[in-house]
Amino acid sequence: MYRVERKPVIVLALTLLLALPLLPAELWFVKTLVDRIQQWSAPQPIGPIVASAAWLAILMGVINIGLGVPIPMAQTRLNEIGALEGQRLLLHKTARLPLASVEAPHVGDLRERAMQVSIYETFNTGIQMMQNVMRAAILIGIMLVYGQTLPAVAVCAAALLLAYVSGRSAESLEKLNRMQAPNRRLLSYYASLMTRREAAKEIRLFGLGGLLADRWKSSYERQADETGKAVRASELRKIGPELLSALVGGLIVAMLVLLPGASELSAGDFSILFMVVTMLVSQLPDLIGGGVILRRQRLRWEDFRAYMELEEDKDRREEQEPVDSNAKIRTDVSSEANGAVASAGPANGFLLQVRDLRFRYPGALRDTIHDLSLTIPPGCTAALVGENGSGKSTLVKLLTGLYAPSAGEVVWRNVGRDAVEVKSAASAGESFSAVFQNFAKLQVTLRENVALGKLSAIREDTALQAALQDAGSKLHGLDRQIGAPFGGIEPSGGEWQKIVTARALLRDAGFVFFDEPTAALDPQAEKEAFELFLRVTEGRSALLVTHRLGAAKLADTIFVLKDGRLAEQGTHEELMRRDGEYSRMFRLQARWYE
Ligand SMILES: Nc1ncnc2c1ncn2[C@@H]1O[C@H](COP(=O)(O)OP(=O)(O)OP(=O)(O)O)[C@@H](O)[C@H]1O
Repeated sequence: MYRVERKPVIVLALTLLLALPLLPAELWFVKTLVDRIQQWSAPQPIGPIVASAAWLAILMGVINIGLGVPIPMAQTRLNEIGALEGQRLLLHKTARLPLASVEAPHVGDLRERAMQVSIYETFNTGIQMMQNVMRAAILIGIMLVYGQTLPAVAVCAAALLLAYVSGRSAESLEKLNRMQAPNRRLLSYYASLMTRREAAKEIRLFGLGGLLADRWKSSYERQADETGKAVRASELRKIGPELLSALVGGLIVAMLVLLPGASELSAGDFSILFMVVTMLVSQLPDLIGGGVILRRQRLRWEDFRAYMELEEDKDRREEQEPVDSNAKIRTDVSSEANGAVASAGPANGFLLQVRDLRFRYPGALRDTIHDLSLTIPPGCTAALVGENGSGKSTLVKLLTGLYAPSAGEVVWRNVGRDAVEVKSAASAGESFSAVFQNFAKLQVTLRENVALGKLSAIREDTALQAALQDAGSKLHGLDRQIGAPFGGIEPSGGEWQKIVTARALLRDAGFVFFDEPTAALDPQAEKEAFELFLRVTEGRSALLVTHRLGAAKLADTIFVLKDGRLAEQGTHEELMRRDGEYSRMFRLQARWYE
C-alpha cells in the first residue's frame, strides 16, 4: 500500500503511534486534578484546579480532533487502495497463468481463498496491535511503578491464556474456511448461472430455475451449518478463559482497595491505578481480537502468496512486458533449419513444425495427443479434421502455446530471405492470429471488439473498417456499443463471426487458425466464409479446423486426427484414393447431400 499511495499509510502509522505518549499525559492530568480537588478547601484559590481541568480539556481536544479526523480519513482511503490493489494483483497474475493452470480446479480453489486476503485489514490491525501492545506496556509499567507487581502478572497471565485459546479457535475456523473454498466456488457458480444471460434460455426452457435455486440453497445451508457448529465450539472453548480474565480484572480492582498500603495512596494515585486497571482489562479483548485477525490473515496470506508464486506462462509474460523484441527471438540459421525449409516450400513465410508431440490433461489417466508430428510449410493452407473428441481443439491450443506440451515440441519458423527466426509456440503470439469456435463476445464498442486483434490500431479507423469489410461485415459506426444488456446493438451469430474474423484479420499475421469458424453461419454465409477464408489465407499459412469436409477439400493438405494420433495426411484426392478414415467420413457426409 505504501508503494501505491504513501500519504495515508504514513498518516495512519504516525497518528496511531503519536497517540501513545498522550495516554500517560492524560492519566497524569487526571491524577493532578483529583489530587488538587481533594486538597482544596475554602478559601484557597481554585485557579490551580481550573488550570488542571483546562489542560485535561485541551488534551481531550487534541485526542478527539487531532486524531479523530485524520485516522478515519486515512483508514477509508487505505481500505479502498487495499481492496483495489489486492484484486489487481490477483487478476494480473491470473492473466499470466498458463491456460491449463487456469482450468485446474485446485488453482480455482486457491484463487478463491487468495481473494479473501485483505491488505488493509492486515495493515490496520497490525498498526492497532502495535499501538495496543505499547499502550498495555505503558499501563503495566505504571502498575509496576506503583508496586502492583502481582496484579500486573495476573493480568498478563490471563491475557496470554485468552490469546492462546482465541488464536487456536481462529486457526481452526480458518482451516474450515479453507476447506469450504470448493463449495463457495460452486455457490457462486450456481448464482452466476442463474443470472447470466448465456444460460437464461435453457433455465427457462427446461424450468431449471427451481432446481438450481434449491441446489444453491442446500449448498449454502450446509456451509452455514458447518460454520455455525465450528463457531459454537470455538466460543464454548473460550468461555472458561474469558470468565477467568473477568475474575482476574475484578479481583485486581478489589485488591487495589484491600492491599496493605492502599490507604496511603492519594485520591489521584487511586484514580490513576483504577483507570489503569480498568483500561487494561477493557483493552484485552481488542488486543486479543487483533491477534486473532492477524492469525486468520496470516493463513490467508499463505494462500495469496502460494497463488502469486504459481508458475507463469514464461514466454507469454515476456511478451506482455515491453522488452526488446530482438532479445526473445532466437535467430537460428542452422543447416538443419534451412534444410527443413528447403524441402518444405516457398522461401518466405511461416513454417509450423510439430515434433513428437504428447499431451495429457492434468489429472487425466491417459494422453489426449500421442507422439504427433506434422509440418505446415510457408503459404500452405491446411485442414484438420477428425471425429468429436479426437483432439483437434487440444492440438490447436498446443500449437498456439495456450497449453504446454507434456513432451515433444512446437516450433514456429519465420523463414526470411537470409535467416530463419525460430520461436516456441508461446512466444510466437504476434506471428499468428486465430478465430476460435467459442470466441469472446465482448459487450464493448465495435471498435474495441475489432481492435482486440491489435490494440495499437484502436484509433486507426481506416484499418478497423477495412478489416470489417474484408471479413464481410456490414456493421458500421465503430463507436456503437455492442450488447443489448448494455443498451447496444445485438449482432446475430453470423455477424459476430464476422466481427471476430475482422479481429483476426486486423493483426495481419503470417499464420491464421480457423477453429470451426462457420459453425454459426447459414449456407450462403458459410460459402462466403470459405471464399473469404481462401482469400485471407492467400500468401499466408493457415490451419482450418472443421467438420465440413466440403471445406476441408479446398485445403492444400488435410490432417486426419483419430484418438489423438495423426491417422492420415494428404490432399483430398490422395486421401480419397487411400480409402481410409477420411474417405469414410467424406462419403458419410456426402450421402446427406445426395
Ligand atoms: N480441459 C480438459 N480437461 C480434461 N480433458 C479434456 C479437456 N478438454 C478436452 N478434454 C478431453 O480431450 C479429448 C479431446 O478433446 P478436444 O476438445 O480436443 O476434441 P475435438 O476433436 O476438438 O472435439 P470436437 O470435434 O467435439 O470439438 C476429449 O476426450 C476431451 O474429453
